Amino acid sequence: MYSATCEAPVNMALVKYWGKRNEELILPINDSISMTLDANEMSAKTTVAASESFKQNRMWLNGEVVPFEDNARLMRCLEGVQRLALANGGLKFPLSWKLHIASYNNFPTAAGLASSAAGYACLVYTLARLYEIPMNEQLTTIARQGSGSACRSLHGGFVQWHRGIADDGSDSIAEQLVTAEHWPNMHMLILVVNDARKKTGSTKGMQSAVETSTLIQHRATTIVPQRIKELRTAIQARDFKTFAELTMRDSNQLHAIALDTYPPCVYMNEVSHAIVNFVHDYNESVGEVKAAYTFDAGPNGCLYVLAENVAPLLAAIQVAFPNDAQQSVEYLKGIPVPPVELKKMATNGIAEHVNPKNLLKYIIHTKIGDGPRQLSDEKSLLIDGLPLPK
Ligand SMILES: Nc1ncnc2c1ncn2[C@@H]1O[C@H](COP(=O)(O)OP(=O)(O)OP(=O)(O)O)[C@@H](O)[C@H]1O
Ligand SMILES: C[C@@](O)(CCOP(=O)(O)OP(=O)(O)O)CC(=O)O
Repeated sequence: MYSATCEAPVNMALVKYWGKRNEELILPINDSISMTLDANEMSAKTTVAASESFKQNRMWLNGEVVPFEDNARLMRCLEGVQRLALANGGLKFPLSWKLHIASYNNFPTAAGLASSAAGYACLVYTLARLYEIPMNEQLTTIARQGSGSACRSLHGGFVQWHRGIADDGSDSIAEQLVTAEHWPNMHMLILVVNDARKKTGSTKGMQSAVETSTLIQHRATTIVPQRIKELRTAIQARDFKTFAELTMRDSNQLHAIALDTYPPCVYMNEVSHAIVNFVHDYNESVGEVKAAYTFDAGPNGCLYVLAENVAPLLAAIQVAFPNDAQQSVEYLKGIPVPPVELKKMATNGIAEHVNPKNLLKYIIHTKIGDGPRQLSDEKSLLIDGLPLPK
């Protein structure tokens, strides 16, 4: 038996991917830019094993059996990597050997927290390790066919997914703009409003948008190209103010397009809007842009903030969004400061509006991170080809 185990990070888009020009190959109508998040806080971990004795391809996600052969996206990723392996030559074992795959996300799946991005990036990366294919841009075109945003999770730091113009998608690749070391103090607070499965997934939501929104083509052809240029410059210059404004505007535009879809797709809720108001009030009261929000296809707010501003921002959040659990480690995941210290921090006059209690489920603190990596065999999720007991 041969096997490989890897972990891959989540990424959070700053200029959003929303809309496809080819559903099957997952080719987008516009470029997007994301930041890869630290895999220590949120990641997918996958083991792929190949053996002559396996009767069929099998997969387990978070311990549950998931369909394999009739999952078109999964099969495309597998076939894509196997084609590359064949072209590379020197196979250790025949491609006809069946695979057992176990994957586990250490954060909620299908909740608008980009589990599909980490999941498919991890799958493709692990398959590549198993078949001994070095990291290359073609792998990003394969991960893209699992879930569009997954191609960006194959790199660390800030990443641009180029829409490409070729009909076969060969130039629709993800490119690393800068490594995580370029802006290491870029952190994020994720305000989780709801981590249940969402009503309209991204795939369906963006498909309806392309079919019915009268604004989406203007965004793709006119707004995004300019925004991408400006954001690249802001990232290069570590210009947080410009970075923040572009990010917030792009999130707002994604949700404007979701509302312009007919019938409308509503991803943000009242709590999300309370988060938006909080961030604008906060930036105004400190007299500087210190936080930027972005929302994917769900109600959870992701706030970009520099490391030195995390504690004061969090202290203000604790005041504006009071919570019965706000002293607990379950509520504050990965927070660098003890909650009592936050309590002591002066927040007088900052974002004075106090929301009703318990609007947030929990808060995750994370930061910019690197791309996928291979783990040692002891970290395998399979024993004798079967998942570890829960
Ligand atoms: N670790 C994984 N390995 C393989 N596939 C995964 C993994 N995690 C999630 N997926 C796939 O992604 C699907 C969830 O994708 P979906 O787009 O609905 O949610 P999300 O990625 O959490 O949210 P969003 O993309 O809007 O941020 C799962 O049902 C599963 O098919
Ligand atoms: C709102 C987004 O997170 C949309 C992500 O969409 P997916 O990559 O999940 O969609 P599919 O390609 O259909 O699988 C914005 C983004 O990540 O750029």
